[in-house]
Amino acid sequence: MGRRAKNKQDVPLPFELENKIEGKVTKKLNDRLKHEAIRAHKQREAALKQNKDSRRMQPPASPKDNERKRKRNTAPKPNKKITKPKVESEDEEEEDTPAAATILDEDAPVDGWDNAPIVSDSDGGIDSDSELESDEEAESADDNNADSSEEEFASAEDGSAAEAEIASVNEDSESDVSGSDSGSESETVTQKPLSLLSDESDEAESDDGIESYDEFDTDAEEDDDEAVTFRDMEKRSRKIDARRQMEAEMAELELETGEAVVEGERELFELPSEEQVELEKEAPLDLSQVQLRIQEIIRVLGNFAELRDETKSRNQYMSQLKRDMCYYYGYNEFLMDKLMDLFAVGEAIEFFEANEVARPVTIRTNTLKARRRDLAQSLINRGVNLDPIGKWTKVGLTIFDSQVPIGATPEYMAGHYMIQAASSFLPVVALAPQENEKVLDMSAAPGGKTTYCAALMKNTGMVVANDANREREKALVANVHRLGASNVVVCNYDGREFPKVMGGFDRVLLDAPCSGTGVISKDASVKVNKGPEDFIMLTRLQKELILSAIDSVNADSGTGGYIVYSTCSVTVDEDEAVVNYALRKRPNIKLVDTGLDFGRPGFTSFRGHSFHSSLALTRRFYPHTHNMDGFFVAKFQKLSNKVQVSEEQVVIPTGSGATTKQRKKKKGSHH
Ligand SMILES: C[S@@+](CC[C@H](N)C(=O)[O-])C[C@H]1O[C@@H](n2cnc3c(N)ncnc32)[C@H](O)[C@@H]1O
Repeated sequence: MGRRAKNKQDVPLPFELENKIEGKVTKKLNDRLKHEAIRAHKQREAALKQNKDSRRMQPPASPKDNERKRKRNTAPKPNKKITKPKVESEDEEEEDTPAAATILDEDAPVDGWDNAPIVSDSDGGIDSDSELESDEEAESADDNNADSSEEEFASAEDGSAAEAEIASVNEDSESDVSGSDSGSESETVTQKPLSLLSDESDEAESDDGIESYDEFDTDAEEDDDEAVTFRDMEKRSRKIDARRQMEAEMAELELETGEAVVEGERELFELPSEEQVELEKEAPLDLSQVQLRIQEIIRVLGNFAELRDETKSRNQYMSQLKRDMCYYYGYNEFLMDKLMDLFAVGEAIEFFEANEVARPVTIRTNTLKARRRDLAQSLINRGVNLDPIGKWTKVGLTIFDSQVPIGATPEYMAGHYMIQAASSFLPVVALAPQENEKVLDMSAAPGGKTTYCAALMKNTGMVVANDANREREKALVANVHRLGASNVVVCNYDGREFPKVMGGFDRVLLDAPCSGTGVISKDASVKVNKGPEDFIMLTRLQKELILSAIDSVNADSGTGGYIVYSTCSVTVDEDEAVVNYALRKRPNIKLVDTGLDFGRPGFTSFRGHSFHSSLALTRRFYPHTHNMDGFFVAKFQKLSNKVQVSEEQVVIPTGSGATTKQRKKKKGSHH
């Protein structure tokens, strides 16, 4: 029974290919630009020809008419000289030197780093080719456990819990943006933009009969690694035809335009006037026009010196680009600004495009009850098409398609797996809880990470699974039962009350409530729901929670003393800025390696602000580079249970389980 992916694009990317593929995506965009240029050129030629014939019969246009036409003519005019866009950083011209380094102030406004240069980070790639067979060795360590826990599973199952769980299947994935209960998830974003990069629909014939012109580069190269089959032979041949046709068109265009034309009468792309921008607010353009304008602006930004309109600044191009991107992808301006700041322009498009595409469905084998190999075989027998997620996880499977609902198979009911986003494995892998430890999952519902911890700990020790939201805890309890996680204690406190409630943990996971900018493909309402107030409120909560998490850990733990902070958001305010704040407030901690050998290093500087250099140890994950939800992971080690409190320089113990009252007493006795 085959278990290969039908569509390789859906497989989480092998990490060694990250850089390569990033380049390819940019190339795809370039190809599309070229293609659009060809098409536009042909249309212009045809229009010119038609004009020549009709002009004789028409009265000349008045200057007023011309002006009106100029204003309405918002569709971009591609430059006849086709150049490969090389996107430069946004503020390159205006701000060559980065602003002076400053440590982020906790009280500074969350978006108070405007006008600073964009800092792009480098990529960290690893290999990730995967085969089901390859995990056998690694899994053998779990074999005894899986075998022995089989007995347990019959008794652990709670019918009603399983039923409740089926209803909450979707909650299992890392789609929570409501941690703060601020997201109005009912709002939906109706606008569905066309793709600026290639997508499935591009496989279909385009207007001018060129099929998949922006697809073949990537696919052909990837396909070359695989044996040619009858099934894909036809596809390959269509791609070769399309490539030839495009090359012919390119040659034709070069012949037609020639050097003289390029230099002599280059057509400039014109930004819309202020008046026109106002007009467009009343009567928006259609998406295809906006799409073309985005492409044109990117092209100009990529070769600014040559292609710019000299009366316009880079900022003016950027402003129009952001306006168009907001409209095209359906984001509010605040969020668009925040997200665009993370990337160079070309990559920002890749990020926004990736948010329009659903991530692959992934499941985590519950090693308390099953082995991945056996689970895979059972699901394959039910008509599920699956593959291992990648080499970095021995328990994950990607589901490509299934003849049965994946949240209602007998294996699911029996708790052999959790439907869980691949990104949601990462903080637990980083936390690496050990057998017999005392672990706190500070914001745990619906329990994907709690139950993974329990599995890694082989149901020994104790996992305290806390969440402030009682409703969400129903799903947490159901999952704990279904998966047979018998070492889990569920509680319902505001995480900020720890360590008053309980302290002295060996490890603490804070999978913080966040804005959800990493999971926009699952919850598009984030695009319009999140504004400045949400960020102020969320980052304050995150900062308070992270201090509580740190104070709840026992630095003297024989095996642990670690804290993992994670979010499913990619904004620096919620990630590096929170971690940097914790480092400042708690000098008794340091960042350590996450143990995740892929993902991009966190920012050590961002738009003119500097963070502690160890922020490079944190990891960022993006939908467009890792084909998983956007995610952030940081791991701290607590070095001492003593912390110096502000100017008073009073040393108090934290983390050893002492309550606030006890601590106050100890404070008096100067321990
Ligand atoms: C990202 S979700 C957690 C997902 C969970 N770790 C999992 O893997 O299934 C964030 C959680 O934080 C909870 N939360 C929000 N504010 C909280 C607070 N002050 N204390 C504790 N939990 C809180 C929310 O109810 C939400 O369940």
